[in-house]
This record gives sequence, structure tokens and C-alpha cells, in this order.
Amino acid sequence: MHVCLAAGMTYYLNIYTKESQWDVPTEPAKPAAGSGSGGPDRVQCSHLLVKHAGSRRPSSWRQEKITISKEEAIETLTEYRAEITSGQSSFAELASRVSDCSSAKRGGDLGLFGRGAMQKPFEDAAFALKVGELSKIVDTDSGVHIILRTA
Ligand SMILES: N=C(N)NCCC[C@H](NC(=O)[C@@H]1CCC/C1=C\[C@H](COP(=O)(O)O)NC(=O)[C@@H](N)Cc1ccccc1)C(N)=O
Repeated sequence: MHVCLAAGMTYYLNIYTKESQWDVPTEPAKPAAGSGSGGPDRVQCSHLLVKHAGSRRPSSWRQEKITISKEEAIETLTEYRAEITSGQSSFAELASRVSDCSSAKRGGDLGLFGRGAMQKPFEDAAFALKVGELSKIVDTDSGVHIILRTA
């Protein structure tokens, strides 16, 4: 609340709702729920990561030294994505078998995270998903990913 003066009278302005009042406010003003740019504060996602020779850490629990090209990684991930969308494999089952991230042990689950935790391309893709939606292929310094938003 801001205190304002008008012709010697004091009134109070709620800086969020822009409402003014003569009476002293009974509680602090707070932003309206879901205000700001909208969208969730945190999401829960699973991902399937395919690393390649250009990954920032070309190694994983699956393979000591990863040498495939980025193009090959994209081709492989495209096939994996089709396996999931066709219903041939479940996301968690496939990620647990083939993802180059340690989250493979949890079916790719990364848990809940807010903005600022993940690399920007990953974050932007994850926060644009609806619950239950599968992303297109997302490119980060870690490799190429598909992301499933679970909550
Ligand atoms: N929950 C968090 N905040 N954990 C820290 C995330 C750090 C973040 N990671 C990424 O952005 C990418 C996208 C998802 C996974 C990931 C990368 C790597 C694999 O790539 P590499 O680092 O070898 O290049 N996996 C991880 O980090 C794992 N700890 C994720 C994880 C695993 C198990 C449980 C929870 C989270 C970053 N800012 O680098």
C-alpha cells in the first residue's frame, strides 16, 4: 500500500489492484494470484537425453566415451520419440533403458523444478508444455532431449 496525499487528506493506494481507500489498510497488499507473465512457477518433467561427441560431458552411465555425431543423436532420438508416440514403448521404460542422464534410473524423472534450474532451451521447452505433453527435440549443451511434462 502507498500513502498518498490529496488536498491535505491522506488516502491509501493498493499498488497491485490500483484501488484507493481512505481507511487505513487492515493487511499488506499482495500481487493477485497467478499474476505476472502467467504460467506455473514450477513444473515436473521427465526427459530422455541422447548425448553426442559435442556434448559438454560426452560420457554417461551407459557409455564411457560417447562418439556419435549430433546428427546421429538427432536421428536416434527421432526414432525413440516415434516409439513413444506410437505406444510401442512407454516414456519411462525407454528412458530407463537408453537415456544418457542419471535420471534414467528414475524413468527420466527430474522432479519438480522452477525457472533458473535447467539450461535455458530446456527450461523454455519444459515450461511451454501442458501436463502430459511430449516436447519436440530440444538441443542443450548436454545433448538432445525429449521432455515429458508430468505435473
Ligand atoms: N534438478 C536439478 N536442478 N538438477 C541439476 C540440473 C542441472 C541442469 N541440467 C540441465 O539443464 C540438463 C537438463 C536436465 C538434465 C540436464 C543435464 C544433466 C545431464 O547432462 P550433463 O550434465 O552430463 O551434461 N543431468 C543432470 O543435471 C542431472 N543432475 C539431472 C537429475 C538427475 C537425477 C535427478 C534429478 C536431476 C543444468 N543447469 O545444467
